[in-house]
Amino acid sequence: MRKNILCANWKMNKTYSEAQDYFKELLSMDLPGSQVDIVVAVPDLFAKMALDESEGSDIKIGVQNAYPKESGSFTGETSVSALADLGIEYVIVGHSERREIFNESDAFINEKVLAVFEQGMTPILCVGESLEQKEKGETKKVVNEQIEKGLTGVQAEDISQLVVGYEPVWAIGTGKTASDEEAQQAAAAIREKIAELYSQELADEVRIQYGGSANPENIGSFLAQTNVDGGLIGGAGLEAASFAQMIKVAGTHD
Ligand SMILES: O=C(CO)COP(=O)(O)O
Repeated sequence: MRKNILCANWKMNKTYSEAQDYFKELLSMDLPGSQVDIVVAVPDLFAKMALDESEGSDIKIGVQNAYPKESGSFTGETSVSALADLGIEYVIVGHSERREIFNESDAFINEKVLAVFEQGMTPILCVGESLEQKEKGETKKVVNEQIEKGLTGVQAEDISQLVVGYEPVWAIGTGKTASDEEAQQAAAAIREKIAELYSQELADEVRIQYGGSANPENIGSFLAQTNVDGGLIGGAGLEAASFAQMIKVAGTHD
């Protein structure tokens, strides 16, 4: 049985003091931490504070990107090893905003997935089709390709730890969501692909989140899908109260 995993992706939002207030508010709430894994993916600048604030709680801290080298002349980047050393547990990799705005290729995303695993952290590998690809009926083909390229060289022993974020690009920040059935179909295609690359047994352990305009009202119907094991939450994760509501919903779905 897969435990739901809900991750708030703050993207490039909040000041330091707003970030502190968020953790204080979220931690003051009664959250079903034993039923759902809770992650907040913060900008790197807030990572240490977020770890300190959440220490001893059920909240795990993630970041939204990492550079796949231990150290070196990579001006402006943060290394996977520094993040792991700090205590970061999750790294979002291959978010569509990084694929589009920063031209990240599947090959570079694959390097990041490997580096994150190597440092003992968990990658949340994001995949998803554009509107044009959806309209051409290419969703399955696109996500399968992103999964295959993103996971090249990943050892079977690491695969059960993997988290996949299925985020249809057209649903991100638009107020439009995939239907429950579309999310279920895409997640099933992702799981089938992982089974083909590894084994059904390992694929059955991988958690697949839905992301794209998810909110407290609609998250329950995504989580009710057998192949959807959590959510990757943008806008609705920016307020502690709304994220907490979603965590409570996730805690009641298996
Ligand atoms: O990109 C997302 C999370 O990574 C989804 O963002 P929204 O929930 O704001 O659509």
